[in-house]
Amino acid sequence: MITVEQAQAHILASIPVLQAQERVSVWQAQGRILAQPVTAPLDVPPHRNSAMDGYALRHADLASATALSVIGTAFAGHPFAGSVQAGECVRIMTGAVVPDGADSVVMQENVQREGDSIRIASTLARGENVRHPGEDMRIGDNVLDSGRKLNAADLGLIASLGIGDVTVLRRPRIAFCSTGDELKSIGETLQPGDIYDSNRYTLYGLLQKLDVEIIDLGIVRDTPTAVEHAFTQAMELADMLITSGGVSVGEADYVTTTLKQLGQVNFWKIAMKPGKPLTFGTLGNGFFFGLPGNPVSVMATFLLFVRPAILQMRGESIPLTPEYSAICDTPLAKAAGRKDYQRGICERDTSGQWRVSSTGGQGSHVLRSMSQANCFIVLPQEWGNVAAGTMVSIIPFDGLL
Ligand SMILES: Nc1nc2c(c(=O)[nH]1)N[C@H]1C(S)=C(S)[C@@H](COP(=O)(O)OP(=O)(O)OC[C@H]3O[C@@H](n4cnc5c(N)ncnc54)[C@H](O)[C@@H]3O)O[C@H]1N2
Ligand code: MOO
Repeated sequence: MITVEQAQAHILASIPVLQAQERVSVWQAQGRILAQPVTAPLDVPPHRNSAMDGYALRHADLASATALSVIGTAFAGHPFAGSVQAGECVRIMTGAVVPDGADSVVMQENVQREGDSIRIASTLARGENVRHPGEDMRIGDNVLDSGRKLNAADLGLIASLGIGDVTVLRRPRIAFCSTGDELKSIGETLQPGDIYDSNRYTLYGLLQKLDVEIIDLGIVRDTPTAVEHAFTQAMELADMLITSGGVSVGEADYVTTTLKQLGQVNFWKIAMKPGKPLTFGTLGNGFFFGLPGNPVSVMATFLLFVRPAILQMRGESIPLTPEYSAICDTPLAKAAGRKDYQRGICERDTSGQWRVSSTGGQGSHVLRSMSQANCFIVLPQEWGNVAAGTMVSIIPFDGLL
């Protein structure tokens, strides 16, 4: 058995960033990775404009003139056509073009208006409240580099340049299925020995968080032919296949044997609990993860190995989730030999210190423990039982599930 760290290092060393590119509308670009840089085709703002509602004037006039006559109005989108001469000003709104001749804007709160003239009741610096072309971005600027993960601010930035679509990396295509003769779909009646398939729903939710193309291959029966068929479909359609179940040593566990025939097994079995029989390999031009069937094992192995692999594939730079130190408030049962990912409930106390307690029973079939938990409690391979008060590591689930 290899360690969790060895498995993670092996996976990240094996998985390349997908190079395929596509054009998408800015509306669809949130969270996508830029494949071509964005260069400014124009200045933003494109024109000199006012930062305030007020009056555009010539600063030199303030030394001599006691009153300035208002000769017109400039609205945003409706510039004033003329120019401002000595002793004149223009009523101006925020965002409107500052008219020729004017060099400063006084805000209206600092002005006394009497008919068609104004008196200025405060001091004003030359150039005050005037925003210049290109203050935000200059024509020709390299505004966003390729490799950048686009966020909401970036979408607005791109739109402000008048650019409607961008070149991004194609999203990974991820196929997934559940394997097992005991599995029934929702709506079917359970016969003795049957259970409802839950892993596909869990995996679907986890994949949705990663912004990938999801290909559901359904429930696959425990026969070599059915498993082979699913693998062949995945090779045609997807960059990665994720299965759950059938990777242990049982007589109906065909997943690893099929992978050996159609692809390659890179490793099988990790010294972790839950998730020991995780299988990783290659399949055609893509990758394969065989997750153990137990519902908690599915989630643990997905979060620790599949998620980082997909993040790396889609071009993200920090695929692994951070761990934090926490005081463990409950005793934990543990056997030495495997690294444990127990389910915990964590919070920060008033001093900012993380504290964590166990959700209780830790069987890898108890999916409710994952639903109740908000973190994994990470216990090193060599540790035995943990006394209350021990410092442990935690991985909060924020944003992961
Ligand atoms: N003799 C040994 N037996 C087992 C070992 C071992 O080392 N030696 N390892 C155990 C561990 S650890 C795990 S984890 C499981 C994993 O086994 P499989 O990956 O082959 O999974 P299955 O046997 O197919 O299923 C395990 C368990 O999970 C339930 N299951 C499966 N699929 C689903 C699904 N889609 N939705 C809900 N529940 C599912 C299944 O009914 C089983 O109860 O092997 C141990 N055995
Ligand atoms: O490793 Mo298994 O996942 O304990 O249940």
